[in-house]
Amino acid sequence: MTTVIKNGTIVTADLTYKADVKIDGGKIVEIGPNLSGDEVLDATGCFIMPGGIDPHTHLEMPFMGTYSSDDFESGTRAALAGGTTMVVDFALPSPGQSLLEALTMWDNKSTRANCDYSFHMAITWWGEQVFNEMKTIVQDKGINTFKHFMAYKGALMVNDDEMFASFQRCAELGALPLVHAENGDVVASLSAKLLSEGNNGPEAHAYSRPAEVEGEATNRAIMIADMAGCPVYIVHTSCEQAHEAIRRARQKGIRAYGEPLIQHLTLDETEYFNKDWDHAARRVMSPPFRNKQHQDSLWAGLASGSLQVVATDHCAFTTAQKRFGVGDFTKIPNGTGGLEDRMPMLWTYGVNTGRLTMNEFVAVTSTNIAKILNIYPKKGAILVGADADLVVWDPKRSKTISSKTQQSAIDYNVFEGKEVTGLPRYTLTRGVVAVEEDTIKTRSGHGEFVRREPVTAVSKALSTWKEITAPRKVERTGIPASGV
Ligand SMILES: NC(=O)NCCC(=O)O
Ligand SMILES: [Zn+2]
Ligand SMILES: [Zn+2]
Repeated sequence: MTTVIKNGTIVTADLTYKADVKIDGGKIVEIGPNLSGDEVLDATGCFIMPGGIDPHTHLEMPFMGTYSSDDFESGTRAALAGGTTMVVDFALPSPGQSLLEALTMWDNKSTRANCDYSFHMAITWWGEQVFNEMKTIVQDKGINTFKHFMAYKGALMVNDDEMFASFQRCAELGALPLVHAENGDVVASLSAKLLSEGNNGPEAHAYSRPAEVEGEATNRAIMIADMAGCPVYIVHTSCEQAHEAIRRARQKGIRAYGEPLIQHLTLDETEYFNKDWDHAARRVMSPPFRNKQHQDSLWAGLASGSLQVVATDHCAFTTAQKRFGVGDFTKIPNGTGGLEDRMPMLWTYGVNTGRLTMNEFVAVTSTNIAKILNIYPKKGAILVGADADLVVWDPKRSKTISSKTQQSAIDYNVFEGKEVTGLPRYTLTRGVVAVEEDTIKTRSGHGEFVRREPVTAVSKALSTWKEITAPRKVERTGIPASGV
């Protein structure tokens, strides 16, 4: 059966034009005027865009003594409801655990996914086994990204020597390291001091993670990657200090990428000063929300290209779970939701305000990350042969965000009450209509794992340059006798 999307305007990362899109077998098979098919979807007044890709989610993640509450079913349903057609989650081995064993656990969780997905593998410890398994992960399992946490001391955190060793391995394998960049030692020390002074509420979470903590770690991660000869991707870039480190590195020709979250772009630190403990705790995440100056910096980075991707870090905990931290902010599970809201919020606060063009919107929600992860143009493109992961975007549809109508399993929404204008009329996952306005027709199990091959153009260029500029022994004749 063929499907044709008619009467719309195609918007990609670099083009805007009127054409119909024909789909067969889950792929785009034709783009042009006056196409016909068995099923017709009307896109009058709408933009046809590549479906969003969210490269940063934590679905059913074991963390801080509990599990994040959205699993692959509710999480990907939320994604599709908001126009996102692919998520990339993190397989997290416990310290000492085999990477392959962790991957099997995540494979089992993802069987109920409603849209396509992939995994990043986390490096939470270091040893010969990890070194060896990284090759299998890349070459056999189709995963070309490894995540490193510089924070969460005593749990997920890795030290500089471990990071350098892992980054060098990434360079050999054509893989991309991802980094959660916060100085975990300083955070641990500031947290202990705040608690000892009786500062135990959710606002102390923000005090314990000032922008300098992130800026220092971002710069360190980039320098370590440069020495290892690999590109680096900094997740949840939240402040000017971290953005500045990325910007400066890029100006020097270093391949560093930055990923602001929709939460950091649109919500600020005043949330933590709310008198309602639950309100503040629900917004506890790392890095914390910042002030308006930091937000302006992030928006400017997206427009100018020094930051490339907008993600969510969707890691949703219920109010009851957040209350584990009453009396001790370090026990509040870190994380917020956003999968359903990323695209409408970014359109509303980005495109509708003139901070982003429509093409920049597509670039930062889909195409740039597809290229970085080496899945373009299968994903992130409207081209013949690409997967028909598409969103028919109605720029006039509005709603007020509310936890009462959301797909996420949790009992609140950090964007509660925000008015958004710009919503999907249809979301298609590999050609199947999963969302038609307010009607959700998702199919659990429809989602497929997306393999990502190693050696992206960037990795190859960097390893070539590293080899050319590698230290070489100077061969000498007539070496004088030892002076002893
Ligand atoms: N970001 C956050 O607070 N929670 C999820 C885990 C992480 O990405 O650090
Ligand atoms: Zn993180
Ligand atoms: Zn995360």
